[in-house]
Amino acid sequence: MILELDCGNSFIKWRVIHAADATIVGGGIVDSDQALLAAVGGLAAARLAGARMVSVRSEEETDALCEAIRQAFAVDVQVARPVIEMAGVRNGYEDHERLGMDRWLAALGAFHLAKGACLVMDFGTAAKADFVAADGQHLGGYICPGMPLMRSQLRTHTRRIRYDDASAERALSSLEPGRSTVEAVERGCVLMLQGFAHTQIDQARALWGNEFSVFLTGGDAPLVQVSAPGARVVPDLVFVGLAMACPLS
Ligand SMILES: Nc1ncnc2c1ncn2[C@@H]1O[C@H](COP(=O)(O)OP(=O)(O)OP(=O)(O)O)[C@@H](O)[C@H]1O
Ligand SMILES: CC(C)(CO)[C@@H](O)C(=O)NCCC(=O)O
Ligand SMILES: [K+]
Repeated sequence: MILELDCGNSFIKWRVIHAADATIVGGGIVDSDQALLAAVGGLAAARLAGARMVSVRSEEETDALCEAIRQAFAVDVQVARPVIEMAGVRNGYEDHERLGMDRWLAALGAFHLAKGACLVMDFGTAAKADFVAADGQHLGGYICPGMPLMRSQLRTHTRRIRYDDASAERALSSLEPGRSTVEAVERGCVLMLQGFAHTQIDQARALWGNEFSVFLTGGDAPLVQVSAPGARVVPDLVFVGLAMACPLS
């Protein structure tokens, strides 16, 4: 079995797959290295043959987590590294090492699935969009605050915006103009994300007409689905790219 890890800015997404056919044994989302070791240990510890990881954390944090996994489960961790070109996709950054690995792997995964021009949008801690042309050229993309960052900026920098997570969730039952603080903020931030998605799709249309695929991923992808009709929601898109970048057998 193979352990796959996507270390984001706020959460670690993990799953364990069978090496032979990539069927999923189990997985989850945790918010600390300790919670990850406990969760994986409960599932598959003794039977791991390998591990692969993508991380947007610092080199030190990434190394520490790899070492902890090595100690706990006696497996080497293959970490995805920046490259200029892979699987027919060419990195569009001036300095290819600066492109976030989560964005790069999502782009690889999307181009592999689309076999043509694609727009990839990832709604996590940050919201990201990346453009890959039909010939595999990555054109670059956009980064802006995602739902958690927009919300926390408002909470942090105002005196009178205060509410709890449960009321935040209730507030999103509709997107009508908010009639309480929590509704006004939560719905306002969702509309920002939807506006971001619309603008990216307009841009893709200007570049490619109707000849492109749209992919949505990240924890908050469901919030923008209505703004991207026809988009493929692929929650494990980064893992698709990770398997391409770090083949283990
Ligand atoms: N089961 C879940 N666990 C954690 N977050 C979730 C879940 N479902 C939806 N979310 C939402 O997803 C968002 C986090 O998305 P994601 O896990 O993709 O972030 P991340 O990988 O830490 O961020 P980034 O990819 O920008 O580094 C949060 O706003 C959170 O509320
Ligand atoms: C933008 C984030 C933080 C999103 O996770 C990540 O992709 C990252 O750290 N990127 C490096 C900066 C860049 O992609 O230009
Ligand atoms: K990330």
